[in-house]
Amino acid sequence: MLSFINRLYTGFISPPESSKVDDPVRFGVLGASFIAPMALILPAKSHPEVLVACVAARDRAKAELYAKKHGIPVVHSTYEDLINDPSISCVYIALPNSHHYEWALRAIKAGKHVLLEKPSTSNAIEAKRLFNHSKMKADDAPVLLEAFHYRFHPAWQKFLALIHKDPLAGPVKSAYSQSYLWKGFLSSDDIRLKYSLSGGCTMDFATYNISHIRQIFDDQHPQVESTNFRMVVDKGSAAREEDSNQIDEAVTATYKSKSGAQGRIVADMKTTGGWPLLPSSWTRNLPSFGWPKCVAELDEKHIYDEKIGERETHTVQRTVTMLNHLIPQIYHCIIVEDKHVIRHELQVVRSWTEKKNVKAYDWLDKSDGRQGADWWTTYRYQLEEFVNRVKGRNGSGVWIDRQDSINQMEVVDETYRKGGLEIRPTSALES
Ligand SMILES: NC(=O)C1=CN([C@@H]2O[C@H](COP(=O)(O)OP(=O)(O)OC[C@H]3O[C@@H](n4cnc5c(N)ncnc54)[C@H](OP(=O)(O)O)[C@@H]3O)[C@@H](O)[C@H]2O)C=CC1
Ligand SMILES: O=C1OC[C@@H](O)[C@H](O)[C@H]1O
Repeated sequence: MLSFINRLYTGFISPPESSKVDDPVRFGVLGASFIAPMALILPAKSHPEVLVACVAARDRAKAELYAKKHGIPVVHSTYEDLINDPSISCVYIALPNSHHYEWALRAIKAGKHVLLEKPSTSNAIEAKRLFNHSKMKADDAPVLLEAFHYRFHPAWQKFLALIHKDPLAGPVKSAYSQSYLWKGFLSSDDIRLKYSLSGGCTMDFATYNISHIRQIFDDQHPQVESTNFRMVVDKGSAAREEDSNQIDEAVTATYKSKSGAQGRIVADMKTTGGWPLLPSSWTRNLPSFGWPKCVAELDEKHIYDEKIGERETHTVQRTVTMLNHLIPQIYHCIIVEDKHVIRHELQVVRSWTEKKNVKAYDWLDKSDGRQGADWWTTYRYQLEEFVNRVKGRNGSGVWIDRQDSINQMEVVDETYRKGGLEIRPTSALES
């Protein structure tokens, strides 16, 4: 309990402020967004090589208030002014999804490195234009990272290693991923509920689930088998017809990997019902909570066992479940269940199950340039790797490359198409 409180307090409220090196990486923040304090401003405080130098919002007065609140020294009147500020080398973009492509492209053209919120763009057309831009292929190409923060946390990497790099792990048979946001979390005029801003649950929450399935499968481009949406029904003041026709507030979809593994995602931005102990008729309209959860079920694997007889076999069938991959620094749990079977020819002679709970708040092995602490948030781990790339260092080796982000958007688009919805609108800005 004490370590939980310590991780929560140190990571999210009061990280130790480090003194800065002489030439820190200077960031500009586009938009006075909700997520920037958690995703960049707070993590920067404990990073000796990072300074959040300026912010711009559409309304200067708003930017000034934001800057004051978060201790950002300089305010720019426009986004354009910020990306042209010669004193910064990096831009953090947490704008509506519809604006990601345009501002990332402008920033890259202005010679800046870009930390770009997920999903990287509105669709795969934009993703290809952005990530395959000639500037991105130059020798001195800027760093451009889609901010899938959770991927940088040791817990997610441990989960993947237990599936893909463990002597007891067989081939992946099925993958499941769920994300639930409780009803009431989003207001009716939230950017996620607007088609013109490239909103929708598949773009927002489910983009995580799609990326989970792709990694559990170790298949960049699984096939979408089916998609079912629950569409927005409670139109708010700002809702337009296209929003109710095109905005999914929840999605379930199934996928198949090249090797034949089955995948399923469930994501809901307005979760209700399912309260324990109470009749469902009482709670079906009440907000409810569900852990972010991923499950990988693996096929049986034959393992070497010196203790068994010549005509006997020893197999293991593993299932790995991860709870809370989204905010693992507060608490997470990786449950590994190994079902062992010894057979004499085809006859089962012995079987047993071994279960263990694994945690990874920090890297176990820091010998190869990995940095961390148990209170580091996913965003802090992500910032570490972003800066490592800017400085030309390898760091932990965890990274999301350009093709990965393009493939991710292709699977998002195909998930929409399979369910009969439009892909999100493409920007008129040519590359
Ligand atoms: N990594 C993570 O954990 C999370 C990532 N995200 C991602 O970050 C991005 C921003 O999300 P979030 O911070 O929740 O959103 P907010 O609505 O809080 O912020 C979006 C910002 O976009 C700017 N903006 C520019 N044009 C528009 C417009 N036409 N309508 C509305 N806003 C506009 C606003 O900036 P201004 O201040 O200039 O008015 C606003 O501050 C999204 O892409 C989302 O997917 C979101 C939450 C968590
Ligand atoms: O982490 C998140 O949680 C809430 C979502 O709506 C948001 O966009 C996402 O990144």
